[in-house]
Amino acid sequence: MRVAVLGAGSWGTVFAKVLADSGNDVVLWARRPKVAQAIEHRRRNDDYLPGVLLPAGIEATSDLPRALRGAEVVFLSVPSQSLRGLLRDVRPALEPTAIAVSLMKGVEDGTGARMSEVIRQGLALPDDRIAVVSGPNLALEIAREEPTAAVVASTSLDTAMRVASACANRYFGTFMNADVIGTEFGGVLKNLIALAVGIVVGVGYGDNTKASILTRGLAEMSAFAAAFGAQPDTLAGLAGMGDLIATSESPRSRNNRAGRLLGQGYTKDDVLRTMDQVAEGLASLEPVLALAAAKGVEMPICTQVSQVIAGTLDPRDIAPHAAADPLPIGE
Ligand SMILES: NC(=O)c1ccc[n+]([C@@H]2O[C@H](COP(=O)([O-])OP(=O)(O)OC[C@H]3O[C@@H](n4cnc5c(N)ncnc54)[C@H](O)[C@@H]3O)[C@@H](O)[C@H]2O)c1
Ligand SMILES: O=P(O)(O)OC[C@H](O)CO
Repeated sequence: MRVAVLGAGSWGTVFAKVLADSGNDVVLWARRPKVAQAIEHRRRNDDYLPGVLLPAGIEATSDLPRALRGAEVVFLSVPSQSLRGLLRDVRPALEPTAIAVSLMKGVEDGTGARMSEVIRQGLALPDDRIAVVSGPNLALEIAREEPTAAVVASTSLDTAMRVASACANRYFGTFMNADVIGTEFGGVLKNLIALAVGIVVGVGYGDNTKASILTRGLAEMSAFAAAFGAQPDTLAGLAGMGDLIATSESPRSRNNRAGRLLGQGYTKDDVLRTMDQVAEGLASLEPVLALAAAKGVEMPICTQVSQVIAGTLDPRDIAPHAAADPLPIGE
């Protein structure tokens, strides 16, 4: 099948490899021509994936209409805050029956929209032509073909099956569900809890604190997602607990690293200056808290992360319960 991946950062590039290794005819679109040339001619994307040799046969281009020509499935992998702008250019060149798939894990600042919602609006597509992929998927480990699993969600199980089949191979196992809301929110919320885990590690606290934040964080993720219509089971799966463990435990995670720096006393601006890749949690935190407030959902851990970033809470005081309310509550 002819497929396009838009966005040649770490995940877009590795996902293009996954798709090529699954037998597809893959074109990868990079915003910068020099990145496209390095991928096409040297099979490398050194800025994002040093030391990784990509499979022969991935076509790379910075010409968006060329990338979209003939593509039956289009995978989107840019920072969440850039998606809406990119879709304006995608829409006129999209094939009339193409399926669009989000690989992203953020919500849009200002609207709180999930990426599948931004795609539905930006491309005027029906829900049955939209899917999302999520799970414990650290790009560099997948580039090394270390086995992992992901979940593909769409309201149409036919679409989920088509997308999941297109990206399944020996090292990348795909599962399916129809819970787009839970699958997307799992990917968004685990980044926020990974920031909190990073903060306590940065402070120097040990495994009890980490485990308490992880466990209560998962409860917080599940309550939030359920309030927006997700199936609670989804948050116990790959896109919830699975990704929470991977992101919170991995020194390779950008969100975890951002959290560790915050825990060591650096400001958000300091952290952003050190990062040359996106840490989605930093942009999604306030929109998620606004969504939670609108639904009356309490998010004590995410609220404390926001307070650490605002400088109103000492990172050493972050706790798995609301700092202002130490009274016992039901688990
Ligand atoms: N890296 C991972 O391990 C991983 C795994 C799963 C999901 N994701 C998600 O995938 C998404 C992309 O992450 P990434 O890791 O590839 O980020 P990245 O920072 O490595 O790369 C982002 C890419 O988008 C490009 N870009 C930035 N603004 C753009 C714009 N306005 N228009 C077009 N392109 C633009 C950048 O040039 C870069 O190539 C994020 O939502 C992330 O949470 C990442
Ligand atoms: O590096 P992070 O923190 O963006 O995490 C990457 C993936 O989402 C892990 O599944």
